[in-house]
Amino acid sequence: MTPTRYTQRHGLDVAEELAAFVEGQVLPGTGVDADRFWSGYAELLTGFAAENRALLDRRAALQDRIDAWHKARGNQPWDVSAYRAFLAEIGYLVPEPAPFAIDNGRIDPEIALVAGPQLVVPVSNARFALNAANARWGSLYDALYGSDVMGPPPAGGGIDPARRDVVVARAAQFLDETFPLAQGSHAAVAGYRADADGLMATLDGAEVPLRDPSAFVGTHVSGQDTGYVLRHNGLHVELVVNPGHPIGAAFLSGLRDVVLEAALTAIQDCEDSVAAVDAADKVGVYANWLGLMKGDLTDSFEKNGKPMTRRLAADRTVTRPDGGTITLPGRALLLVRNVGLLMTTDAVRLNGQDTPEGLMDAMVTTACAIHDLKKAEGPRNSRVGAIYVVKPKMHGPDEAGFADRTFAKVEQILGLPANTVKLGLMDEERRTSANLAATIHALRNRVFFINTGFLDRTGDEIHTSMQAGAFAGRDATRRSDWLKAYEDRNVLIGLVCGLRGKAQIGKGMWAKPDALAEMLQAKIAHPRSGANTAWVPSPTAATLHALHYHMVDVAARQDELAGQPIPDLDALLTPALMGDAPLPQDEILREVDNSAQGILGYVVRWVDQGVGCSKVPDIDDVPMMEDRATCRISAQILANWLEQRLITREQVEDALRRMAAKVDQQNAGDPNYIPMAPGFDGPAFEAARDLVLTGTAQPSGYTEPVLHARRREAKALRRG
Ligand SMILES: CC(=O)SCCNC(=O)CCNC(=O)[C@H](O)C(C)(C)COP(=O)(O)OP(=O)(O)OC[C@H]1O[C@@H](n2cnc3c(N)ncnc32)[C@H](O)[C@@H]1OP(=O)(O)O
Ligand SMILES: O=CC(=O)O
Ligand SMILES: [Mg+2]
Repeated sequence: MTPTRYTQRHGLDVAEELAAFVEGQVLPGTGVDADRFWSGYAELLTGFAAENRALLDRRAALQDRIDAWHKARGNQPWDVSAYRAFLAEIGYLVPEPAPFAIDNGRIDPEIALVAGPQLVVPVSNARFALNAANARWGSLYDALYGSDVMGPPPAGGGIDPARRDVVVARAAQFLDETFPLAQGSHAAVAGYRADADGLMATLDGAEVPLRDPSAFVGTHVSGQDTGYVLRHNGLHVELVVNPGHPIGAAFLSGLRDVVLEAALTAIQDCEDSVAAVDAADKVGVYANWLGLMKGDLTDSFEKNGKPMTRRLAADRTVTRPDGGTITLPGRALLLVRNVGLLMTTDAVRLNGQDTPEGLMDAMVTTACAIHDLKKAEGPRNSRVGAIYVVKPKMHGPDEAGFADRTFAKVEQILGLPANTVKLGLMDEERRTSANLAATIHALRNRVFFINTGFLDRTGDEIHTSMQAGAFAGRDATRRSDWLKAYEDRNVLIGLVCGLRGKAQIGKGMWAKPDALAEMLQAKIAHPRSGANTAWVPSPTAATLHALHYHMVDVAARQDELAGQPIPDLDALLTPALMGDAPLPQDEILREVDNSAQGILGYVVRWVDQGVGCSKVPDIDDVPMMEDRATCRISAQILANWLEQRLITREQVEDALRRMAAKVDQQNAGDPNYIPMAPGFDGPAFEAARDLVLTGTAQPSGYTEPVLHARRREAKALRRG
């Protein structure tokens, strides 16, 4: 790692590459000059850095009290009333606010009004980040053909006609369910045509309209394609007709694709899916976000042996039956996830000290987004002039209030109207879930979503109750009553706080990126639960998950749920301990191996290659999305079992070594891969060890301190 070289700005030591990036690329065109930016940044740090530190100290102090309480109770039976009283006494639980409704100003319809998938992507990867932005529209034919939904995915090569036919039949079934014809099936259509009276399908020599003709929006012509655009539950679907296309030519209708409006929103992630540990990494992350906000980001790479350049998709012009035109966005509405409160950065130093990374993200990502607000031509990200920042890992209302004031200050520094920055509240730490209404209240003028990040939330569940006993295993912990209470409370509290029609109530990630048939079965539960968005790991998953929002009318579902009693805190606060039914030893050891493999498979790419999100096979060889939150769970469950003497340190060390050898084999085809065996002494292996063996002592069980330190070490070694 190249040592950071600094330049002075208004009392700050700023890494040279960051200063050059901000002054050379971010600020020109924003109306904010460098003096204003850096003097404001210095004021922000002077005013907020100490409070940031104090909030972290408060987390630690509460955790100490909770640990001590559990230890003092020893083997007494679980007493939730006593526990609640104790949590209230120490200020972990705060009083409920008086009834209120959020008042978050102007919000884009993709968030406030239309229910649909939310894609998440590491913004550090320009190729993926552009793909995510363009995943607003996704080919249903491709998603069905290329995934496991219609049976094992194809090996590659040309089109298999038998598979093509089942894909086309499945898409026709979707059309029949969503846009039925007045009679007959889309599968039997011999041609589509639109005129002033709407869309007509030819069936058995006669012309048949849609059962609901108002679903037809208009026609979108592109090259040789004629697209008939329909709308249902606020989501658009395009029937793409082109009889000259190899697929279109195979069917009388000439239908060559059914394209769905898919990722309505996409989170460009600076947090748990990226590995950014120094000024150079952070500039890389910010540069991609800046390119997305300016609209000029491109990436050139080779795909299937051919060079290609990816750029942001254009909007779609649709001609209505009356001859008028409308524009449909070509890109997902982009949100940016900043980092949380925990980490400091040496990219900006004050009085010789590193400063909160979250404050740097707040300043820089907001400044980048001014380009979108000021855009005079070309598609804009937010059509209402908002900036959407997702704020992760906040613990309760005080931290949310801190975030609210931070962004108020950032707005003032950057000359933005108050509450231009809208905040997405990740409900992913236990103190937030337990005080959700109060936390939303603290953000009531800018909250645009409350999302259950159940992965971090599971990690925090284990860490908070580390001393209560042994948890019932990684998966069992996620199937427990606390989790149901958490998910249900999030929706119902969101509705009570007036999020309907103004903000998203969101659900978490589908973490098996290749198991999309299973996702299609399972993830309909999210819209059914009243959530108007839920996370998906890829554009293909977004296209398939979009089907669920045609099957469920979320607004109607929210109406049904409004007024239902909110599950009380008892279930939420009761940890899922093994208690009197310990797992058999062989299952314990299998889960130790599984967690060790997940940690190592993830960490080795993070530390040695700077890859923040990976597909890692689990012990059954099912590829899993691993990011810092899933890593937190695996590390915390092992730390908890060690702490509770369910397993020994020797067993952990043994599992780590055996699994490291296995992970080495799994990565044998990667020319950049550095094996962990047989030495087991490189920074990646050491990181995995640290995460488990020091897991109890890590703040809230977070993985960042260990990962950052070991990645910096790996970078330094490489330099040597
Ligand atoms: C708990 C949490 O915080 S969850 C939020 C954080 N997690 C995420 O953001 C997960 C995002 N997803 C990903 O990073 C990836 O999908 C992974 C790491 C899970 C799998 O990556 P890979 O193994 O490279 O995927 P795979 O080989 O199946 O697919 C790659 C293709 O899909 C695209 N793709 C995959 N995921 C995404 C995505 N999230 N956004 C956009 N495009 C994507 C790639 O661009 C690539 O297509 P291309 O060749 O046309 O560029
Ligand atoms: O950020 C999402 C989570 O599940 O954690
Ligand atoms: Mg998270």
